Amino acid sequence: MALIEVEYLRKEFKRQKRKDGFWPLMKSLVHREYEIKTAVENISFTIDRGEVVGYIGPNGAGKSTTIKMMVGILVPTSGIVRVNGLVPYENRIENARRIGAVFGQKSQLWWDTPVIESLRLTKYMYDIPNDRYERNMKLFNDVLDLDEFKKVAVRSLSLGQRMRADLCAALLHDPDIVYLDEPTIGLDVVVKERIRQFIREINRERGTTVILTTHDMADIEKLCSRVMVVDHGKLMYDGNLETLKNDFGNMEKMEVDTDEPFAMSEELRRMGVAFGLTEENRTQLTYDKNSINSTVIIKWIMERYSVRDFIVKETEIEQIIRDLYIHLQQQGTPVSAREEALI
Ligand SMILES: Nc1ncnc2c1ncn2[C@@H]1O[C@H](COP(=O)(O)OP(=O)(O)OP(=O)(O)O)[C@@H](O)[C@H]1O
Repeated sequence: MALIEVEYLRKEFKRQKRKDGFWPLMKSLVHREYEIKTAVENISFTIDRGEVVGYIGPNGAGKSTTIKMMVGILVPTSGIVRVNGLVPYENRIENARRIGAVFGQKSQLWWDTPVIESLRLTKYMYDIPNDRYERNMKLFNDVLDLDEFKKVAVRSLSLGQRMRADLCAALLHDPDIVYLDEPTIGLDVVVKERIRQFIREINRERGTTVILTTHDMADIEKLCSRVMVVDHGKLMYDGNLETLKNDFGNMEKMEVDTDEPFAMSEELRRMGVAFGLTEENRTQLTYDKNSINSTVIIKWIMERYSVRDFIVKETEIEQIIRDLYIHLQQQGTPVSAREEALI
């Protein structure tokens, strides 16, 4: 049985209609008008134990709303969420014992309390046995380096320190599942890498299932084997990262250093090669790797030029996701890698 089951999940918010202009605004203060915003629209999927899933999409797509329903903070308008066999919003305490959650924008820790005291309170709340607490604290300290700031009040921590403390608190009780809502937002590259390493380790060592929302595509590339993309509340893509790369990462770039300036030829253009930036004798060529092989291009060039160096670059994940978002905006239809999940 899947660890997480979501069927036709829907969440509507009732919100006050916004009015532009002074008089319409004044009128709306007296006669309030409301509209329904569908944040999540009939989403269905399942997640198995031990998966690391990237749940991504543009701003306002419905990611946090879905996560909040899985955590049990929000009650769905309709549909089913079952986590570990429990309906989260009906079994909030039992569900909370089995999950951990980090919301990058908001700390779960006690604001005025030193980190170590906050962690001891977490131990008390979850009734974590001493030996497990000590073992986890040692392990987490090794990767997250908590000693550096454990006596500092949470309110005085830097963003990166706060995130490390939040991650530790979310995982102290050995949850089966951890929900990470933008865990690397605003962090420098070193802290990001440390947090990714930590997530990888808890997934590998303990088989913890990880559901991650992020706008940083390096998080997806470095952590997730499966990607789900939501847009306007709908699940538009659900598949593994490799399939996504194959479907949307077909444009390849080659950079060639030649002794003499390179002139783009009609023949190359006809082969489907586009001519990019040139820096002195360095030339960038772009082509669809499904239509033409890089060896054909390099052979063509070497027959005509003296080549000093060349590299072939795969499309970066950022570009792949950008292309996918553009496709979704233009087509508005799900891109199916797991047909059965996209209803
Ligand atoms: N409590 C609420 N009341 C009214 N509307 C809401 C509420 N929470 C979210 N929304 C609306 O639901 C939609 C989805 O919001 P959500 O926060 O789930 O998006 P998101 O994908 O997490 O976005 P982001 O990447 O910007 O964090 C948005 O249009 C948002 O304005």
